[in-house]
Amino acid sequence: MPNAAPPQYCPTPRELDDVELLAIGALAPTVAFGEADSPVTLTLPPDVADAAAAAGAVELVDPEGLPLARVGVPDGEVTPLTHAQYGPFRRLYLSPARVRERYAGRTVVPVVDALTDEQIDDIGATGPVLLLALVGHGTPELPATGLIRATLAAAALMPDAAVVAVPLASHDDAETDHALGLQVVANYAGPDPIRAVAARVAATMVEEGAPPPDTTVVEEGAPPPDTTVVEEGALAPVSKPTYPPAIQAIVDQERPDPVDQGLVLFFTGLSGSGKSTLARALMDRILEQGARTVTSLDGDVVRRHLSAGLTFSKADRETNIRRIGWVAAEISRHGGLAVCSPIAPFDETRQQVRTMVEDAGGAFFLVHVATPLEECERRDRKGLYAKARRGEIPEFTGISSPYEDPEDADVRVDTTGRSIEDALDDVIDALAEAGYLDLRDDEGGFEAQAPGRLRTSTTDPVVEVRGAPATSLETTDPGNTVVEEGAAPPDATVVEEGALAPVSKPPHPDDPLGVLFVCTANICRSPYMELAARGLAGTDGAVVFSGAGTHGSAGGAFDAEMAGIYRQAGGSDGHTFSSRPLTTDLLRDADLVLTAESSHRQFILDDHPALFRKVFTLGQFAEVVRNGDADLAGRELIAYAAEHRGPADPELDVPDPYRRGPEAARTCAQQLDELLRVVVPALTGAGRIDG
Ligand SMILES: Nc1ncnc2c1ncn2[C@@H]1O[C@H](COP(=O)(O)OS(=O)(=O)O)[C@@H](OP(=O)(O)O)[C@H]1O
Ligand SMILES: Nc1ncnc2c1ncn2[C@@H]1O[C@H](COP(=O)(O)OP(=O)(O)O)[C@@H](O)[C@H]1O
Repeated sequence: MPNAAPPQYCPTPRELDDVELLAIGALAPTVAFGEADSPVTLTLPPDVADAAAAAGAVELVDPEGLPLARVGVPDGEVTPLTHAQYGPFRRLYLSPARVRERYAGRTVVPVVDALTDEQIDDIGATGPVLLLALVGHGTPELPATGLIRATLAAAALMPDAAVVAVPLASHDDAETDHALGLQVVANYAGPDPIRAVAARVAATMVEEGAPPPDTTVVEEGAPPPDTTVVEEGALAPVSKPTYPPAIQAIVDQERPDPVDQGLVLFFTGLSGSGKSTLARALMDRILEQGARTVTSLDGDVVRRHLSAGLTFSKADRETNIRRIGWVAAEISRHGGLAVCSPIAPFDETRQQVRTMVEDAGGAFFLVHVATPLEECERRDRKGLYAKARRGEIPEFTGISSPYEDPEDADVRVDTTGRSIEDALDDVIDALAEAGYLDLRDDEGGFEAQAPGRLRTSTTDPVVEVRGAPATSLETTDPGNTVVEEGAAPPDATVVEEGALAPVSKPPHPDDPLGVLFVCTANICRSPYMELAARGLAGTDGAVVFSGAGTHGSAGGAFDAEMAGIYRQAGGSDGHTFSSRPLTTDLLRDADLVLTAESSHRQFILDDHPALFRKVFTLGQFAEVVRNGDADLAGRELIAYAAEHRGPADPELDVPDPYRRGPEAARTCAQQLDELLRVVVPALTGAGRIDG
């Protein structure tokens, strides 16, 4: 004897539609889920099925948790609890009984697509009609609401037409849908005539699983005496439908050209395969073109925000990817463009994201960055593969956790031995061929610039790249990746400060220049840089030096080894030094951020890509100064460096001496001294030829 409370379960959208159809008697004689040979089924996950079997029922709820119906287990009988009350055009969703009461005597016309001029004329001439919009989840081109709006607009153009909506969703099989369509329409029509619309729509109906043309209705039983029999072929298939202006406007609005459709560009591949690099480069191109907004959902960045706290277990990876998919789908729902670049190792989860996006009306474009494991491991830019091989990172993709190659990728790119631009071209070509985005003739495309030859911005042509409005999770901005990878930015490209930079402050030319040195813990390298720079700048108050650590904690002392070297060289400060973590405020307030390693720079840019023009590695900035124009100083120099920097090559990094002994500390201090002797006088202006 069941006694437990029935479990609650939110079924699939198709099952939710079916439960409504069963509850209102639209599928009669089918009245329950799981009747013999019926496609109307309900699949419960095993744990829910067990609990439902114990309770003798399951309570179906809508996505917001509103209980809609109780379904007996195992008999599948449906007892309505509440009727769905919300949703656009709810008032038009009537039961067959209510329709019989209200609209008896009308010719029933199933509608599964926007009606054309010809169809409207034809149906309108029939006399009083009931347009039965079999909406389900819409057609591939029109969402459910669009189909209802188009049907209402058509009704308004007929002498006497009423509209009723029916939540008949496709069961993914044309024959099944055909049979269900007949069943539903017959229930609504009762003894009244049924009239199918033209062949063009009939063809769509078969594709979409809605009921077939009238010929099949005749098969279903003798039509009542007043049935209008439409001669098959009386309305020839319409190759180019024309719509009345009111419907055309709806169709245009609801069926955006692929170029205006919401789009999710999803890069998948192993760590180090080049997902982030290609994604960033692509976003740069999109922003330069300026036609669209773009939101980045990069794997690493998402894991610091949206998915903070998740592990790399299979379950957590799936959760991570579904979260990315959910956000991306919402972005695409509103016509936006999301660029995602997680590993996403599991095919099933990628498919789920595809479905989420497509259900939201967006297009899903899968890029498989198919760089082989050997190459990713050779690059090992984060040192993670080495750690994984040593067993220090469990469940590492490609080493101790699987990566399932996609079979549904829209384009596959192996970046081995190729330049980023070259690899990117494959993606750009595929996107253009698919009709979503044409970035091929982008005038803002990068031109390779001869390395080492620097020019001043005053003599160069200026291209303003304001960028399309970009949204966060991560906003991005042109230039960033290109520079990292060594390709030069376009000649004297000027990006408007602040247009895309959520944490930039407006320039105050009279303020002292704030230079922030960044390393990991703010106890070895950045304090040394800060103090040594102060020593080099002397009494020049025009530049203020400070420091912070990407993983710094507050209150740490200056490392003894580094402090010893600093004092040996005559340094007298640092006794009261106290470490601090890097914050958004510190970044915002700094005019220039100089990091010890490229990984620190990347850490900052991952969260604040728009700051790319003021965040450099110390070595990278020193290179610009060495190769640049000795006349420039201060903010001018920083602006110049933003336009003319080379890659943040790890070769230029100053490695961490922490706990590596006195020799490592000496080497580190020496390296920092050399770089600071180039950078500090240039910033203060002491290095000017005339100064
Ligand atoms: N165990 C393990 N396996 C794989 N990757 C690991 C792991 N631990 C940390 N990392 C770092 O996390 C980045 C991948 O995160 P993702 O969110 O993209 O992974 S997943 O899609 O959820 O599988 C990945 O970054 P990318 O190199 O950008 O891919 C790694 O830097
Ligand atoms: N053709 C190429 N396309 C993309 N990345 C490349 C290419 N050639 C070399 N690389 C390098 O490979 C690394 C890829 O790293 P990243 O883009 O962070 O990968 P992922 O996001 O997949 O972990 C970068 O250091 C990049 O410079």
